[in-house]
Amino acid sequence: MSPAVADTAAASGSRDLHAFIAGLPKAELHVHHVGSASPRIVSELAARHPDSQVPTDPEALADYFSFTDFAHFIQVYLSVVDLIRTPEDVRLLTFEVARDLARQQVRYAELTITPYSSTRRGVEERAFMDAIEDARKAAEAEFGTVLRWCFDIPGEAGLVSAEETVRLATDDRLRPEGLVSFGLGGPEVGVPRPQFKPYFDRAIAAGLHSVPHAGETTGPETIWDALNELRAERIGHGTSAARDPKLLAHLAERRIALEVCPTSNIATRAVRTLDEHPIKEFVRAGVLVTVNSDDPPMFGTDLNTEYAVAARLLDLDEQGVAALAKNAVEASFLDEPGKARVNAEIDTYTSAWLTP
Ligand SMILES: Nc1ncnc2c1ncn2[C@@H]1O[C@H](CCC(=O)c2cccc(C(=O)O)c2)[C@@H](O)[C@H]1O
Ligand SMILES: [Zn+2]
Repeated sequence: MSPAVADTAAASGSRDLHAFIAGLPKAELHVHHVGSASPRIVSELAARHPDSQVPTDPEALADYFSFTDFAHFIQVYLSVVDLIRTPEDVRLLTFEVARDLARQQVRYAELTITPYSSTRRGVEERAFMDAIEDARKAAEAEFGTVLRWCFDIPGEAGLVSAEETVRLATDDRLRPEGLVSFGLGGPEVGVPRPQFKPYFDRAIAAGLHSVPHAGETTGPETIWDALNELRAERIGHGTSAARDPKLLAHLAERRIALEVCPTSNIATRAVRTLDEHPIKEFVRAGVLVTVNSDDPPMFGTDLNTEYAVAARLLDLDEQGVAALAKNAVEASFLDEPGKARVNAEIDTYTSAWLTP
């Protein structure tokens, strides 16, 4: 733990949970590459590409990032994807996302990247991989934050995108060193999960972990499909699991983590209000709950805010919040020494904070 953080923890007389969360070492498992582009980065990229409809002014951008429904969110998301046109854009975005994570004391993050969306827009695939790997290594050297990649299929783009994504994820000449998992994003309505089984089988055979989105905008049957057909080890969102007690019991018994993103669910209208969010049901059922930000700047949030939201909804004190952080470490694909390291940082920070 850096001296500055130790000072904050030890010196602070404040019992303010927000201050505790701000300094707490964390791991993040469900956060998107392009979706994490800060207003500063997006406006800088928009200025480079005047033909884009994305506002260059951060104020206007905040309005631009308000969504009427999930389909509208995807439309806005893709307009930002269109700004990422060169390997330098990719590198800049990736390094700046790592800086923002490090600022929140994120020690480890699994960043979801959709390579198909960039390569089909003309970013050369080898240069794309070099750009993200270069940024990953620079970020680890400069911030100490360990990044790993999840490559996900943009499901609505169909089996062509699935084939391209699994090729990029399993071709030894292309596959980046930091790649640990394989996912499935985009709209769920009209995009049944079973069709992607052959692609997940190939990814799993290549040693990647399966982490599809499911149950974000559709019912529990999508989550069952993700488990049974795609062999999911974690579920992105899993919001509708609360409607199926058998599914909750299954997730709890198999210790299959849910990557819960509270504010995302409100912003995309998947859940009406935070007080109606099913995170409490998940905890009550004994499910392994992790807290994540999904696309933080687009949803006007960040990881620390999501921890504060979870603490309020679950009525947690510092120990409870620290336990949430350790859930993410447990559910991560970090190696055992890495997990032990982050858990030790969480314990040291928490006991320093609680020692009068
Ligand atoms: N909360 C979320 N829930 C689900 N996904 C989320 C969430 N946040 C971010 N994403 C990302 O949104 C993208 C969606 C991309 C997409 O739908 C699409 C459709 C048609 C063509 C193309 C293309 O590129 O040609 C792309 C995915 O990459 C996914 O990783
Ligand atoms: Zn997501």
